Amino acid sequence: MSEQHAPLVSVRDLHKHFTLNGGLLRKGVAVKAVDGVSFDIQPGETFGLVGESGCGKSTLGRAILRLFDITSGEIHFAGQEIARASEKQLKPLRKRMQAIFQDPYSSLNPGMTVQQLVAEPMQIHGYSREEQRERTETLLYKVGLKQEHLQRFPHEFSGGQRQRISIARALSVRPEFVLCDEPLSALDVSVQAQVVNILQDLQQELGLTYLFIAHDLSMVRHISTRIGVMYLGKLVEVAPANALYQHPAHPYTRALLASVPQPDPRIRNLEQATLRGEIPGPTSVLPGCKFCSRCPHVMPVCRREVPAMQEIAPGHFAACWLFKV
Ligand SMILES: Nc1ncnc2c1ncn2[C@@H]1O[C@H](COP(=O)(O)OP(=O)(O)OP(=O)(O)O)[C@@H](O)[C@H]1O
Repeated sequence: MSEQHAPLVSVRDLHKHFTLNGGLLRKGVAVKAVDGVSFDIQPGETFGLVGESGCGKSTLGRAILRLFDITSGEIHFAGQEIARASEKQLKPLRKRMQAIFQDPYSSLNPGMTVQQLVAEPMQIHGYSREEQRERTETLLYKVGLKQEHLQRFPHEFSGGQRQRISIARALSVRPEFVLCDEPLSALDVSVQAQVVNILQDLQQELGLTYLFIAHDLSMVRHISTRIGVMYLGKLVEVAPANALYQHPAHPYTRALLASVPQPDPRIRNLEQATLRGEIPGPTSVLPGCKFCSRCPHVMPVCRREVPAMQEIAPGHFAACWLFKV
């Protein structure tokens, strides 16, 4: 799935299963949050990752950052295999991979000032006091906050301002790769565009690479270079952003698009009925395509075998028996 450059992030057959401990009937049962995902992220691009709540987007993003141990598979970052790297081996890479999360209310320590919050990652990674001070001021300016905000605490800011603080904090240690895990979802629509503009401006200026997670396609449309659509732990379609909107291939992608408000009512009605039917639970071990219980095009093979990802047009991949050649 790679294009012209060596990818910055490369994931192969990644699995992250959580073993449930609670309840007699569920004890020892595995939730396959990420169930065999492979894709690349090119330097400088924004890879949008979408799918309904619970499909495994956050788990995939956090697995790439190695915020926990994975079950199996490979993760390469800047050419280095990190899937099995120890915390000591990961330390020099940590500052190159940062994250911005959905809820800046809970991800910012309420007892720290803005200055302390932005400087803390630099302190951990051994920046001098002078560098910390200078860089904190520069970053605050870049995200549209002022010198006078430095000594204030998170509760004194609006949601959008708090997300700006999170961005400054994430960028303080000069990362190359930033996981943006639903950074807009907790914000008012009017503020979302401002945060997107800041992220895009900083990407241009600093050559950043983003993995941008959102639960619906409308949010990632304008920011993404390519988009991956995830369903119950698997990627079902990956395509350049425009191609995904203009020629969605997988019935699940078509259904997701149909649920995005469209100016043209004929487009909205296209596959609206698709997202009926039972969603298999995250611990389901049924064979075949996981979407078959909701798919309007289901065929006998779909219930027996998992379809592999296929290139159906240049750079456009789908995992669906409809496109099997
Ligand atoms: N620590 C955990 N222990 C057990 N199950 C978990 C754990 N973390 C996530 N899961 C399960 O893994 C699946 C994927 O969750 P995940 O949060 O990655 O999905 P998501 O697509 O990011 O959803 P959302 O948009 O709601 O955040 C879900 O079924 C979830 O309940």
